[in-house]
Amino acid sequence: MSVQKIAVLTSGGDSQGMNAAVRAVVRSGLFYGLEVYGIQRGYQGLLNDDIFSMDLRSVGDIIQRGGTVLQSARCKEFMTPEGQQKGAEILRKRGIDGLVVIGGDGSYHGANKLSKLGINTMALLERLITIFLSLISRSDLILRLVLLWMQ
Ligand SMILES: Nc1ncnc2c1ncn2[C@@H]1O[C@H](COP(=O)(O)OP(=O)(O)OP(=O)(O)O)[C@@H](O)[C@H]1O
Ligand SMILES: O=P(O)(O)OC[C@H]1O[C@](O)(CO)[C@@H](O)[C@@H]1O
Repeated sequence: MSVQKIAVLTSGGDSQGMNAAVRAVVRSGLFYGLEVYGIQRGYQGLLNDDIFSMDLRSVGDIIQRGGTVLQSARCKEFMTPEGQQKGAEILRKRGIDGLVVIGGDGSYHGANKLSKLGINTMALLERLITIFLSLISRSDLILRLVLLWMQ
């Protein structure tokens, strides 16, 4: 059965690019006809069932802002097998069949644990987002230099 409801969370230390990633996940998900949910404060929010429906406007005007509109957290309880089981059950109870995790290595390991419990997960790593953004800003710099040279 294909994925119909997805959720997105940001986890660990907040970083530049997280809002852009959240926006991309929400808008792409909606474009492909999925129901999209946001989870506040990372795995802690998941365990608190702090989950809400997101639409196109939920991520409007955030791409230029630092931090993360979903807020981030570190969660000790989620490090335990019981915590991971609880997280998987909350997602299942809500019928959420895909989870996108935006964070660093630790968050990726957490996503892996959920995946072993049968939840489809995708982890977007901060480091890759940062590299991607730095490539964009460098190409922007090159474009500016070319424009300057043409004048
Ligand atoms: N091995 C693990 N198993 C399950 N969950 C984990 C594991 N490692 C980390 N997590 C979960 O992910 C959260 C964030 O991890 P961590 O604090 O290592 O940040 P990170 O994702 O590596 O980001 P940063 O780069 O900002 O440190 C932890 O608080 C915990 O809830
Ligand atoms: O929702 P997005 O794609 O971030 O765009 C937000 C921008 O679009 C507008 O709503 C209309 O151009 C601006 O006021 C705002 O800065």
